Amino acid sequence: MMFTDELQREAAPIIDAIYEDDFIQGIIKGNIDKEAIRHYLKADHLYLNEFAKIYSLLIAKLNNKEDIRFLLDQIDFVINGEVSAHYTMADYVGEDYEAIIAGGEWYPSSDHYIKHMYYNAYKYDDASYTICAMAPCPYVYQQLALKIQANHDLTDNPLKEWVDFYAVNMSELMNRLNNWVNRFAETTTEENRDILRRNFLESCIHEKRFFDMAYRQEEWFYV
Ligand SMILES: Cc1ncc(CN)c(N)n1
Repeated sequence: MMFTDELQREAAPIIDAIYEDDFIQGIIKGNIDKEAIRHYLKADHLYLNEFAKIYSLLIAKLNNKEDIRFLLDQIDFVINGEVSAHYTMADYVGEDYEAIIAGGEWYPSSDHYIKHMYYNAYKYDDASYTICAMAPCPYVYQQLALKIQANHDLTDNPLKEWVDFYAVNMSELMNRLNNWVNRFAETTTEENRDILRRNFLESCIHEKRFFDMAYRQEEWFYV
């Protein structure tokens, strides 16, 4: 079994728990509180900006032109492609997207997640540490979307396009991320493999907390 197969097996219960949580169940029912979606969009557009910037930090760690081109395409996807999933949610809220995201912040849970990725990008020379912290971003959403599609008919659900967006084939992205990590994992120490494993699983937990954050409309200051 490849190292990343082990990571994905260990992440399965976390993804199952996210699926059962209020945010995803609200998406499935098509009646999630619009304030939760507004909060999610305010946080997520900033998260995705940072995600793209962290990809750019990884470019500096790579030498192969093909790998660099691939990351440039991923930056384009995160900045220009994924916004269409956000537009589906803005339509659900019934407000202009730019008006919704104005005044967004790194709320406590998204702040923690973003800094987890930056920490790895700055601390370690090898890109694998950061990739393990980033890979749950595409992986968890894809797994959730596939599970939703397998269990539910979303015809007439106003958030169907959001689910469909993430259910698309991500095998090229996941294969490339997995290959980078597996190549490094094969030659490094058990101690380093533990850091990689923890990075991946912690980011799966960050994904869970990010949805909860939006559902509860988490803020820094409650007084
Ligand atoms: C927090 C988060 N994680 C993952 C995704 C899906 N790329 C996202 N848009 N936002």
